[in-house]
Amino acid sequence: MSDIADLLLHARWVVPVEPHGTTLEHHTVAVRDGRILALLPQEEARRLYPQVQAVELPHHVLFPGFVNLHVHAAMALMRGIADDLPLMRWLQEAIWPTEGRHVSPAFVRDGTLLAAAEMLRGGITTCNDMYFYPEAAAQAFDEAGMRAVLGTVVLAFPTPYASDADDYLRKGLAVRDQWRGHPRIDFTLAPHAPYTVDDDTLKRVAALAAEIETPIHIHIHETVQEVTDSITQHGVRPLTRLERLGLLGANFIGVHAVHLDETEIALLAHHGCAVAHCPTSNMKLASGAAPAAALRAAGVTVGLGTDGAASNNRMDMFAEMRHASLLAKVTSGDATALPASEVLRMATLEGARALGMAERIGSIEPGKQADLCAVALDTPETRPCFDPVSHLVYVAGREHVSHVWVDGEARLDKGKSLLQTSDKELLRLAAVWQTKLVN
Ligand SMILES: CSC[C@H]1O[C@@H](n2cnc3c(O)ncnc32)[C@H](O)[C@@H]1O
Ligand SMILES: [Zn+2]
Repeated sequence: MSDIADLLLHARWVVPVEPHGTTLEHHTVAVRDGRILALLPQEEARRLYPQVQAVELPHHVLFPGFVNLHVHAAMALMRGIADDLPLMRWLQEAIWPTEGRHVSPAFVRDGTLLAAAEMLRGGITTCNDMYFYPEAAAQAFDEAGMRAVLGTVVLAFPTPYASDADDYLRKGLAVRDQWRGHPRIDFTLAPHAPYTVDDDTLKRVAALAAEIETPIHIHIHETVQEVTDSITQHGVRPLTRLERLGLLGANFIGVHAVHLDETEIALLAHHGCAVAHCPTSNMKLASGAAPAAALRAAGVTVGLGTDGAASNNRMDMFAEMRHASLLAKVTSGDATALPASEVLRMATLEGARALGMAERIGSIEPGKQADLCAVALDTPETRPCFDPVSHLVYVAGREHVSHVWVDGEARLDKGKSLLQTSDKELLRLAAVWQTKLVN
């Protein structure tokens, strides 16, 4: 990489996330060819690079873009369609029938465009998606200029997308082949959950993931019923079954992981697994509270996810950070549980680590992609500000996001969307699908 910057971001505060607990004042992030070239004091940057295009962020905190470790992006089109139900009633009575009637490549493309716009505006630069028709999702994320990791989904039952395990895997792997080498699109293997995928298929997923060196993205231990049903049907709890089938390893991302005993926390740590903690979805579906602080204490990588807009109903990492911290405090009775600096790390670098992408994204370090977010702290409700990290978690919301960059390219500038798809077009798409879904 040349040492001449092509973009300078001069910020009041920079929170690089690594080293942990650092907040720099009046620093500059220098960008070259979409990557972070240097993080240095502003005076020095202005002297070293006098002619370079610069963005002034005088009241802003600049930090790495969020990594949303679990989302079903296209479900943006089902936001609010089935509220106030527990997981299995929500899935069986509302969501799966609606998906069966409406999900198509067009649905996924349009829903993912809507979701990508929402996520980027809220400072999310990478997401780990799990949904049908990943080829349509890949097109939408590419069009939006967002970094995305797409699941090769597998279910034991047929859907309009695929007929059986072979079909799901064949279709997902073909899409992966088509997008191989794309700088912003990556793939996981995504068996939906232990209760929707049989043993033979799970074994195949484990072998395939090892062969093609891909993360495994799966919902686990979300509800008490999931655990008790597994004991009835398989004689063991889901995680024991997954361990026996060879799924647990450093490439394993277990989503939710709400109902875990101490042995299971140790098991996840032993295998180097990661967890996608989705506090808002878990609260809304009354699934419970995942032991996020205990998992972290045991050495498990814990990132944060929004889940889909039909169970949250936002894709908002500010809300996830705040809920993660507050939920950890209320469930432990310990106000020191999951402080602001830790949840910010979970929302950025830990998510990147779970995806095996910590060498590329998740912190502001030279050589990493310039995926960045700036939050303006110059409004009455954000003043005074003694600690910008505390403000990111306990005060600010996505309405305070002013700038977002992916690979050093602006996607949001002073609050204005620079996306290829206009807001007018996004609103039109949402209206078209709203009409279809109610008929
Ligand atoms: C195979 S595509 C993903 C599949 O998962 C469903 N889903 C959405 N949120 C959840 C959740 O919290 N737990 C389990 N399953 C969920 C989604 O509707 C798709 O059918
Ligand atoms: Zn989910």
